[in-house]
Amino acid sequence: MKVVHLGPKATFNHFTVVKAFPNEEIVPMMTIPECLDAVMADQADVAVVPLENALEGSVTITLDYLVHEVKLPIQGEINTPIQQHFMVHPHNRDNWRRVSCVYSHSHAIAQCHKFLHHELKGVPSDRMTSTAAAAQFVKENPQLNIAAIASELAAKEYGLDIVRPNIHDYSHNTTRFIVVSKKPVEFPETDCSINGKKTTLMIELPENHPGMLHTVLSAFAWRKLNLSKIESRPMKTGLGKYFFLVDVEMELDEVLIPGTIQELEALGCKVSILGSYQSFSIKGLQS
Ligand SMILES: O=C(O)C(=O)C[C@]1(C(=O)O)C=C[C@@H](O)C=C1
Repeated sequence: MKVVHLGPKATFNHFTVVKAFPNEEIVPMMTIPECLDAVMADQADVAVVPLENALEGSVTITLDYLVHEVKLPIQGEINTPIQQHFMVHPHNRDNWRRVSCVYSHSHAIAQCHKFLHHELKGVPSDRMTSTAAAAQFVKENPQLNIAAIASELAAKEYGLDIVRPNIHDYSHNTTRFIVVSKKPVEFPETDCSINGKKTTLMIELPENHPGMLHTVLSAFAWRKLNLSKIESRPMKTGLGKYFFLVDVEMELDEVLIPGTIQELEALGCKVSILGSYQSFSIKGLQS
């Protein structure tokens, strides 16, 4: 099985794939859309991409690309603990407080806002395609006094020195990665722990119905269906037009979820199932 992920080597995404699919062919891609396109075009069997971070929220490119560009079902999710470190080229180790720019993935920069604000006030940060791409860039430019925010694995892989470990704003930093594939995916026995099952629904509301969101939520509430997430995203068809993504904490069954969908459709909503899947968590930390 060929599994693609946001690369290069030593992203959090790469670490997640190695933990979840240790015996498969693992191939890095430059961007999240490239990962999803590869599965769509049958150049890969599975893509594992980030969907949501506990500190910074949704990875909107993943969400939007799945809804608007490719129709690929979610076959699983993996929650990975995230520890962000501040690293420089060994040449610049003693000079790190005078770096001219900090590079990382936009989500990683946002997860370390307090550190950047308090300790490197006025130093610009610039986004890269991933944390590991930032680490690689710092390694390739020892003549520049610049830094990367990335994982311990990335520091090892690209020969950088961690000068400030654990700079993420809150300790419970976790990213939720989704596993998408045209076919059901078998998860091998690994050291990932098994959480519950989930079903993700996309709901478009009919226009101009006062109280419609309340009515939609009550279809879940009276069936006692637990929701772990609700998020609105623009339809991209005009200002004020949104769809809702809802995570239900149970597997797609034959009664409760189909009954909810029927009720919502009778109210004029459009509902699609983005996936019904097992959730896993990676137990070990990175080193
Ligand atoms: O850049 C990486 O290392 C990634 O795996 C991507 C990503 C993300 O898209 O949110 C994943 C986990 C971290 O939250 C930071 C970045």
